[in-house]
Amino acid sequence: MMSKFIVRGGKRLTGSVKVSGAKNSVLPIIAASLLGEVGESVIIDAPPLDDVITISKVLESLGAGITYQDEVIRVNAEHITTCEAPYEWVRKMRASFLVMGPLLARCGQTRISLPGGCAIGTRPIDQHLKGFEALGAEISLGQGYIEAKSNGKLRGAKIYLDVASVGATENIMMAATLAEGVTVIENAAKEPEIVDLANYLNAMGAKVRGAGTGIIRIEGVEQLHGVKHHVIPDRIEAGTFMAAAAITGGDVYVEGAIADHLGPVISKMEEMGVTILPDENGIRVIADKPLKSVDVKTLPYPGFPTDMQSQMMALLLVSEGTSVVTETVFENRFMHVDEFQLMNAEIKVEGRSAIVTGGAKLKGAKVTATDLRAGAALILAGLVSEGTTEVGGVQHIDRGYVNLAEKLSGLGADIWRISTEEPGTEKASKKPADDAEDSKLFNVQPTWA
Ligand SMILES: CC(=O)N[C@H]1[C@@H](OP(=O)(O)OP(=O)(O)OC[C@H]2O[C@@H](n3ccc(=O)[nH]c3=O)[C@H](O)[C@@H]2O)O[C@H](CO)[C@@H](O)[C@@H]1O
Ligand SMILES: C=C(OP(=O)(O)O)C(=O)O
Repeated sequence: MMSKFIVRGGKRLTGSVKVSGAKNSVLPIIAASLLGEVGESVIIDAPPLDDVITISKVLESLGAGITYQDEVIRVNAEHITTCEAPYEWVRKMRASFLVMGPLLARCGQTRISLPGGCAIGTRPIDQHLKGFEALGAEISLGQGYIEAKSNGKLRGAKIYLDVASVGATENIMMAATLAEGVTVIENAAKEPEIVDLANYLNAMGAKVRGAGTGIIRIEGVEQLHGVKHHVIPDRIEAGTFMAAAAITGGDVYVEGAIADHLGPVISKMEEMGVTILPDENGIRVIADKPLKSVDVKTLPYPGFPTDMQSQMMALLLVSEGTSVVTETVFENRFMHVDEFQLMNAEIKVEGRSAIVTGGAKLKGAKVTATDLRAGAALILAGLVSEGTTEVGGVQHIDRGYVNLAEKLSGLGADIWRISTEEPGTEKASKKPADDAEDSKLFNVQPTWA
């Protein structure tokens, strides 16, 4: 069954919205649970996302016990039956590749399908493999699979990452927890999700120091055990709601947003003239004057996040003046530009930069989410477009946003979701905000729950 989001522009957003647990934390944390040889792990604030289902299916296929209820995931990895991760699930999502480090550490060998995922760039895995090799694994590639074998335990090593890759840092960190001796990762990624993963591993009995800085030191231990852990709030989902408030001239409290994780997003919005009031439970965003254009350049953390680039571009479409948006993290992350243009936006792409002429009078159109954040950005643009916007490619949005239409309509947006048997044949087209009973239809609940 296909779905679409329908957005009618023109509503000012007000009220409070709660941020879910971070997709990019929960995925490596679920993968890391494979390292728990004793006891069960309880992962709290796990968002009910399609990506979470996918990685859970990978764990299930490896023989681990995994259940989901009320945003709590329980993983029992005491008995793993295979160390091969199948194509069927890994191809669906790049983050499935994060089981490679834990499996290699736990089993001494692993075979895993090459990862799939959003088409935002070529996304090589050379840095992951370089790390595993440095830890003593032999890597071979063939027929869409990668095999890694270690002769006995992995051995601690110094690894310099050529790019501060989030996934490579996580994969190597997980593999190193059970290695003999000390591993040092240099030029490590510093994202808050790396810190969350390190905290989880340490609670399991690992010895990881320095996460959140460019140098991470991991002293290998004999065994890890299951623990209880709360996932951090999703800074990108939070940033998306902040952008929704800003673009609609709204006043929204983003509950659970951690200002410390959103430094560059807050600074850029302030530069645009948005008032940002963080407190210990969230961030209030007030937009009471026209937005001013700003230049934005994506960078690894603590720079401006690439996962907020398209949402920021949506704001710049309607800001006063011209902006330059430069994408330095992924080489193909401007696919939303063509879709924005269908909505009457004025943007010119030159290499890694997009020049946005602000002040566009956006018009509703039929557009397609080409990746997860592009989808969110199109919805943001739809919120201020004249007429109705239909956003297809909803499967991308479901990977990373929990009940997006519901959360936005809770703030007063005119947005709902429809299911269609075939493109063009709408079936259920009531607005979720119309009554509480209907809203249940729009819950993205894992089918395996
Ligand atoms: C599940 C998850 O956490 N996904 C996030 C993670 O993805 P992911 O972990 O895949 O992103 P990376 O940090 O690895 O990628 C950053 C850059 O490094 C390059 N690279 C990466 C690995 C490698 O072995 N070789 C290499 O050249 C990539 O092609 C890319 O240009 O970080 C990205 C950058 O913040 C975010 O956009 C994603 O939302
Ligand atoms: C690119 C993203 O995710 P992934 O790495 O899982 O494709 C994202 O969250 O925007």
